[in-house]
Amino acid sequence: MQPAIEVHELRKTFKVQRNREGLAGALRDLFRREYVEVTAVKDISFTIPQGEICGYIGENGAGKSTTIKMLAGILVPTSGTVRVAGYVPWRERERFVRNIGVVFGQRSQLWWDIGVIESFRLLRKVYRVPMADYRRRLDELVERLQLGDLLNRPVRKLSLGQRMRCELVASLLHNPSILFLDEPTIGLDIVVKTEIREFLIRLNREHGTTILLTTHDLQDIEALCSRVIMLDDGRIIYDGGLDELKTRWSRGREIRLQFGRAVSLERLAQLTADLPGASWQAGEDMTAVLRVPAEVNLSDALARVVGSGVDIRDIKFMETSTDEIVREIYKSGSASGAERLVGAT
Ligand SMILES: Nc1ncnc2c1ncn2[C@@H]1O[C@H](COP(=O)(O)OP(=O)(O)OP(=O)(O)O)[C@@H](O)[C@H]1O
Repeated sequence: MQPAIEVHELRKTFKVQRNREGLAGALRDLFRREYVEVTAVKDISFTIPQGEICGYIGENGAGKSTTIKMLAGILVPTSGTVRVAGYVPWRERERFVRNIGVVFGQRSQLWWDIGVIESFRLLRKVYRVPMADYRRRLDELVERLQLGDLLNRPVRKLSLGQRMRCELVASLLHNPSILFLDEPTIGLDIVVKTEIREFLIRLNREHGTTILLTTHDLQDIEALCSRVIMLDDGRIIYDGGLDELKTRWSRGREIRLQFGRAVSLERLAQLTADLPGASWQAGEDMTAVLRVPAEVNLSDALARVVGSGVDIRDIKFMETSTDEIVREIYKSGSASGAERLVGAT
């Protein structure tokens, strides 16, 4: 089976006009423009098999949208090769677009002033979807995303959540095998986010749709993606499973203990003195947090405390969230982190 997406040494450099300072600078700009080059994507390579949901994440300006635009055929790369559904996206445009769906959270593919259903009818013609297929597909999508009474409203009268659900329908009317989503849940409330995530999971399961999605919402990743590609300054700094990312980067696990009687930090530290990297921090109301590195067995650590006779009232295990892990990775510096992370798959 050919992969859904194959990217090899992909690079995109933009030429940006440099604005000189002050009035004199502006005048000089009028006569002789100066340009600087910005390389948004720096020779990245990855392969996504059919049917995978992959999260494409990174900080603002990391190069995510630029990559998606090249994969969708909207931008032509400076160098490197791309194959999506077996096509070179920017070359075989007309045939290619019938295989992909694209949703840019911040931009609409629907016509603003006409009823949603009119946009869908136009898109059917653009993608040359046979009428019977269109009807079947539309019915399924309208039911799944509960769009029934929105179809005749103009897009400008829809809430953001309603519009996003319509955008998804629009991108899927022609039954594409690959879906690109750029910030699909941005600005939505938690109820709509959950609905959209559930819809995407079902779409992937039932139709085998490959999904590549960029997001700043790590709960999207947790809910949807088995794989994460992380970008920093145009380079891939991690490509692998979400679980692996968590274990590798987790600063360890934490156990919060509440005691029935006061106990000194020194005493607690003595109990775990033989565990490398274990540390204690005092909390409020006779609580303390024990932090152990990932390589230390949690039950070993706990056994030392429980077996010591200190009066424990409550024990709570705390897991480091994906948000924290990603923040840690960025903080630790991409250059040094990169060597440790690349090649995780
Ligand atoms: N058309 C363009 N012309 C010039 N520079 C551009 C253009 N598009 C993007 N860039 C630059 O390329 C870099 C990467 O931008 P890109 O939009 O791909 O990042 P991103 O990861 O999608 O960020 P965000 O999360 O903010 O959307 C940025 O420095 C941006 O300013």
